[in-house]
Amino acid sequence: MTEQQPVRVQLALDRMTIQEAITMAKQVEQYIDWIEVGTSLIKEFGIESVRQIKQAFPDKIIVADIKTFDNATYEFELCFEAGADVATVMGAAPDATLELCMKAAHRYQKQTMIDLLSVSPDRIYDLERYTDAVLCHHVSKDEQEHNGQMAGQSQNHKVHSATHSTTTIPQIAVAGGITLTTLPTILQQSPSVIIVGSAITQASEPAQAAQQIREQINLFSNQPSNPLASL
Ligand SMILES: O=C(CO)[C@H](O)[C@H](O)COP(=O)(O)O
Repeated sequence: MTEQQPVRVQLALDRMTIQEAITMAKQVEQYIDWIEVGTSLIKEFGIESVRQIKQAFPDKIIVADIKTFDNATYEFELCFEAGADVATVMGAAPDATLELCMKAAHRYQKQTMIDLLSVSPDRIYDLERYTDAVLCHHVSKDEQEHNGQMAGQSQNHKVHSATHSTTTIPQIAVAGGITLTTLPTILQQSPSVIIVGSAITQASEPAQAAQQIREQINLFSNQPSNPLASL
């Protein structure tokens, strides 16, 4: 019998100052597991944003959403030296970049998250060889705002993971406009990490929004219909 892994909630902090990010995370700290230093924070305030947020939350897993496309060793070492536990690389990056990210993460005993934005199903299948990584199915801000897309509409990862002959497949994260309404569909796809930004950070009561998300995940995890509950 395999023990069911809990679904983790990753709070994405974007388009705010470092201090606002820390204040926001403090409000919802008890309902979340991982804290993402969003790409916008890293672009606006540099790697200092990762350092300060790790200092404020030494016991949380800190994800540096640096979205590396090149200079893998330099960028990943920068993140890990600043205190990140996970750093992100784009799945569309050259294989050399992916390999160097995985090596850097291994050296630091940290983890790589591979962002699957604009990555074909065949490439996703190919990337599933990185069994130590987290594969992040991501609907971008622009696809949300311009096309009305949202996370959970595609089941690509489920189909492809199921075709692997090995049972060792990477953990799955899902991101992109996730709300309390879309959460049940996403949970059916058995993710390990649910990444939520705006639904919490833009809510009038962020703590309440985070609590509701956590409660819905807990409820789902305890349901007999959850495919993982009976394992
Ligand atoms: O990576 C990101 C943006 O590039 C965000 O982490 C992701 O989109 C989650 O935020 P939201 O729930 O607001 O979409």
